[in-house]
Amino acid sequence: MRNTVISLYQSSHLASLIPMMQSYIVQVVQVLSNVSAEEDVAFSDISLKLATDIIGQSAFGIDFALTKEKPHFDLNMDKESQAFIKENVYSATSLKMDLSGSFSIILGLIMPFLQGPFQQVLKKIPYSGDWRIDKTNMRLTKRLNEIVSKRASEKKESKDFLSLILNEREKNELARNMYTPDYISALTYEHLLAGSATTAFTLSSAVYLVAKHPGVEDKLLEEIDRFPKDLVPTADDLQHKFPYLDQVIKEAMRFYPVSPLIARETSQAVEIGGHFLPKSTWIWIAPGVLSKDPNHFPDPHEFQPERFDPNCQEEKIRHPYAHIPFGLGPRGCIGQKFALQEIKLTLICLYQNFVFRHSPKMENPLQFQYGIILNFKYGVHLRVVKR
Ligand code: HEM
Repeated sequence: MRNTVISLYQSSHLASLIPMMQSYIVQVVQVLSNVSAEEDVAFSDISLKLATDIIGQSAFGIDFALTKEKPHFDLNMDKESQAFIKENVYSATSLKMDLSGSFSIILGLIMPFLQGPFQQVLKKIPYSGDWRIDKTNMRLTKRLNEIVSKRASEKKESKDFLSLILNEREKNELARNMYTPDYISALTYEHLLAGSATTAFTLSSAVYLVAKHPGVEDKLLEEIDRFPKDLVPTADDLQHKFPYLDQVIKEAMRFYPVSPLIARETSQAVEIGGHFLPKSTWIWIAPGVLSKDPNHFPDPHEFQPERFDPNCQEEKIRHPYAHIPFGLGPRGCIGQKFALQEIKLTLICLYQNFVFRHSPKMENPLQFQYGIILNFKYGVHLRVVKR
């Protein structure tokens, strides 16, 4: 699969996606412009709508049109969009890593070999955690399958994830055998989740953290204001003209890493740190533990973007694998550059127009739900101050 779609995530293609990304970001700015300074905005919901619209357009050639809505889930919001977003969020967050997960997931932590058989039984018991997860996943898969079937019948020539996969399937026997309808369905589902909830979480946590640190906000605004407001940054501008923004994003991802665990399986017996691991051992890497290690990040619980300044001694001597929010190696995140382009464009456009303050209703400290992807327990609620 990686080989089929890798060209989508290379710099030359990503640069061509800037106008599309910017068009959705401008819609968010318009929505936020209509919010009064005393009103709370569910910023984490808006980020998720934005990220879903962008992945919908770039991966599936579909306009979900979620960013056109008002910032809250309310009665005016079209029911289809509301259900779609809720299913998307539920799917991303229902795979829990702690004892609040479904019974089969908890069992999998203790006795992995029993997880599969038990899951098959539990998902048939109405209202059990496994039943709810299964039902939601089936509904979301059904919606995505409808999109896939429609696109397959249209035979549209466009450069997006789905077209590349469907075209590859047309081309040769081998790909036809590999890209079965079930496999395409699973890939589409994975792509939607991987590309929306992660980016949305990172955007929200960056804005939340900047609002909490006025010194960082001042420095960031100074950098962003040096760039003409009437121009859309090019890929080159994004790479070279916003070094402090880079540092803010890296530090936000260190502070709240969205992927709590990265999985690997040993392809042969190996010894790591004095531990002998036989072939086929599962290894779980925890980026969040690495990113709070004071040996790599002094004062790890302080939000200090400057620690990623290339001229800073801490950055110069840090182990290259101490900060791995996108994983690493040949199975590292395929969408890393895509996500960073989207996050940078969004933050630039937002801070050109607004600053944000925490809603008085927000809990302190921030509470999380620990799933396969980290999520906010109650969301990020902000007040929007026009600049
Ligand atoms: C801030 C945003 C994101 C973060 C933090 C993130 C993080 C990750 C991590 C940690 C992995 C596992 C890597 C490993 O095992 O070494 C991963 C895999 C993956 N990500 Fe992302 N991701 C983000 C955005 C995206 C986006 C926007 C897309 C799609 C456009 C995407 C698509 C994928 C896919 C398809 C994989 C599986 C790759 C494979 O197994 O070969 N991700 N991501």
